[in-house]
Amino acid sequence: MTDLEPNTQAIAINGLQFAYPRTTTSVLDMPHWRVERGDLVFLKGASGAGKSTLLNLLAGILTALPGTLQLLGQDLAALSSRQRDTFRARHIGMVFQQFNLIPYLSVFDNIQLASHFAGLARDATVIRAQRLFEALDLNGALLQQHAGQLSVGQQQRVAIVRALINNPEILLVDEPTSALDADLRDRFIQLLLDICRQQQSTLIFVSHDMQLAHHFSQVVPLDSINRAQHLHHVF
Ligand SMILES: Nc1ncnc2c1ncn2[C@@H]1O[C@H](COP(=O)(O)OP(=O)(O)OP(=O)(O)O)[C@@H](O)[C@H]1O
Repeated sequence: MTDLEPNTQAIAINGLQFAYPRTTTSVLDMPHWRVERGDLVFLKGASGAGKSTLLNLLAGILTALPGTLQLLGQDLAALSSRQRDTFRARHIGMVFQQFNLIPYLSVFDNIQLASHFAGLARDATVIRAQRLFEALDLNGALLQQHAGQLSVGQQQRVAIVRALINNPEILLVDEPTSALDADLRDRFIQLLLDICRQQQSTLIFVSHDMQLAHHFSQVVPLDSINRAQHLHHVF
């Protein structure tokens, strides 16, 4: 893996197409999409439009052909799967719908798993975790509890801490707020956006809930960057 160029876009997609194995229709057909570093993007689309698929491509969990997908100037397809894992650990934070915390490990151990893969020392992890806990209104005592004992709202914020522990340039969030009531949801989004601004992280926040869109400076309908959906609507 070569060193990253500093002045590249966060995301640059050209001519990207993706269909799931053993299917004939493309879920994504994206001629061109650019996201600048530090952009805070609300990506909206109906259920089944391909939002999670796009996040999985951006995270390097799925790979697409033809086309190119560059993150921070790095073409993901040019990396081996092990190099993609390393790239993801160092540069990308992810919060998926199920949070994916390991229930029988403590909250701190869940967070440390992520920092370990990126080579962050334990002491630095403790300090960063405490800062992020404060920023997200989380009680530090939770660090020693089993992740399985947390409320849904707490799990969501811990998943965010885990995603941010390595100070990733890009944070991918898949609609984590549906389980929360409206006040908590708004507060959560505001805290999340504050942290991203402070860390100068690029945020791709995926949802079909338009009530959240006003928090973001950029709202991108998936239909506007994905031709596959246009075809879908026409026929
Ligand atoms: N593993 C898979 N194999 C085949 N088709 C799939 C697979 N996963 C998703 N799809 C299909 O790809 C399309 C896009 O799915 P995706 O999960 O990306 O949509 P989404 O916009 O995230 O939906 P939602 O808002 O409901 O989570 C859907 O038609 C879905 O049925």
